[in-house]
Amino acid sequence: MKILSAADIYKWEQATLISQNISSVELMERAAEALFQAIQQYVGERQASFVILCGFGNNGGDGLALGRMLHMAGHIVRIHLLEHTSYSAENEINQQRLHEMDISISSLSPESILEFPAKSILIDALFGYGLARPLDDRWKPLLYQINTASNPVLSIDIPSGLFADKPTPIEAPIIQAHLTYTFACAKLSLLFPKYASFTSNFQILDIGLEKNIENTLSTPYEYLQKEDVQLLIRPLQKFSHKGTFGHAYMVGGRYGSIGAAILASKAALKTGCGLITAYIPACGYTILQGAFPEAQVETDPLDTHISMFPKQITDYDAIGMGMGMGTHPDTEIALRQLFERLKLMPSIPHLLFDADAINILAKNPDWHVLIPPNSILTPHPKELERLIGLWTDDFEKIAKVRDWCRRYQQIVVIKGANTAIVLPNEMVHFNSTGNPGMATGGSGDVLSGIITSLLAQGHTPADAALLGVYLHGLAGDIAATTIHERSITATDIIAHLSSAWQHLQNPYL
Ligand SMILES: NC(=O)C1=CN([C@@H]2O[C@H](COP(=O)(O)OP(=O)(O)OC[C@H]3O[C@@H](n4cnc5c(N)ncnc54)[C@H](O)[C@@H]3O)[C@@H](O)[C@H]2O)[C@H](O)CC1
Ligand SMILES: [K+]
Repeated sequence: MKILSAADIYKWEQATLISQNISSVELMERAAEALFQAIQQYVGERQASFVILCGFGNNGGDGLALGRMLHMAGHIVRIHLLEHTSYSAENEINQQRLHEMDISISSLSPESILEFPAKSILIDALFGYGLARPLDDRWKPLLYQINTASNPVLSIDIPSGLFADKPTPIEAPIIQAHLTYTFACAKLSLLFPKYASFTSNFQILDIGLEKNIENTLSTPYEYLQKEDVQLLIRPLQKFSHKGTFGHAYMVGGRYGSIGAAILASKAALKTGCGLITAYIPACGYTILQGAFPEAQVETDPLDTHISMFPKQITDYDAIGMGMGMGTHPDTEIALRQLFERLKLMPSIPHLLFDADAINILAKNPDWHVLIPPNSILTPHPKELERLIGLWTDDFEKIAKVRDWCRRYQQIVVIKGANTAIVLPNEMVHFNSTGNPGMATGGSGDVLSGIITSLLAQGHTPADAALLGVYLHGLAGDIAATTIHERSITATDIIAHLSSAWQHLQNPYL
């Protein structure tokens, strides 16, 4: 699914009005209907009480129409409308509809002192994507009351005060929503860690905007969902043998962190490659063989860390390296020598660089040109910062990574909530699976194993990165259905990879 700017959503909306021959009030009614259905699901069967805070534009119009529907469904509804000199036409029509039904509207101003009945749900319909500039300090008292109330806050389209597609200063007043119902497509700011406290969760509501028109709007940003990754899966062949599914080579571990190599290797095999060979320092031999009998193991001549890469490293289908590897100068030199060797070869295995492999690359910017094109790097934010330097906000971070990926023709997977996969063509795919419970030691090693496995199975690097990130998050989400998020471990993610494959391949789930 595309992630569009506010300007493009507006264009999409306007073109839909023409192509479907409907009025903007009818579209607003559709949006309110979608909201109403979603909120009915949120509250379940019970009668609930709502306080709806409406602005003077169309976001406020959505709130007014929603209030009417909730009232008609038997809920207790209090509607507050910002006093203003002029309202949007659709907003006025919905005020009129409420008057006709004798549903009262209280006035609201930034100075209002509000009382929220206990257990009522607050609906934030103050500002949507029409926000033209950050809200000024005058709005602080009103937003403070909403943000500090113990009531749940549901935002319509976007938490009021937040720009959809450009940086918002976080010192400006912004609604802290528990859940945002956003129309038609995901918005960039709903995906960025910097705004997580305003947007912890969101749901996309389909309001029937015309698909053909969406196809004409171009954007470098995509929201990666099930239907997108399903297209990337390769069917299993009946006459397969273990060689068919590729041989992954997992390079990592040092004295004290052999577990990272075990996790990555197990995850690789559970993702479906036919064979894995782990290359680790000698101290890990017994540990790895004992913990994971399905793995083949090769060891470095040194006991404690990796000091060389064997000649046969290039014989494998894919290499994943860096997990728990350390940044010993011997390892650093070995990596440099590997790059020199790869340069001379006509064809080489696909490569993934994680953790300490990235740290070594970050320390040596002049090696970036030596990284074989189309390799995958999977940094967490700190590793990314070492690789590309500091950024002031998430928008700049994405811009810098896009630039880096184009320049060096690499794929960067920025790990975190809504992991972003940035491709050499500068497309950015934000993942929709995963949960905070996955921020746990070893989770990244598992991701490296999954992606390397997909590379070994013959997926293109871009497909392997997209499918791998989605599968990893999905396995974590399925794990979270039976294991509390606080208790999820990397091993649990591996244990649920099989269910993730099942889920992904089942059209009815
Ligand atoms: N996506 C869709 O297809 C649909 C969206 N709908 C809803 O419409 C809003 C966008 O409505 P719009 O009228 O363009 O803007 P807002 O309601 O967000 O408010 C604009 C209003 O506020 C003024 N303003 C802007 N910034 C400030 C500021 N810093 N301080 C004070 N006032 C400000 C501005 O001048 C306008 O007057 C979208 O989010 C959806 O909720 C449709 O209902 C259905 C289809
Ligand atoms: K809003």
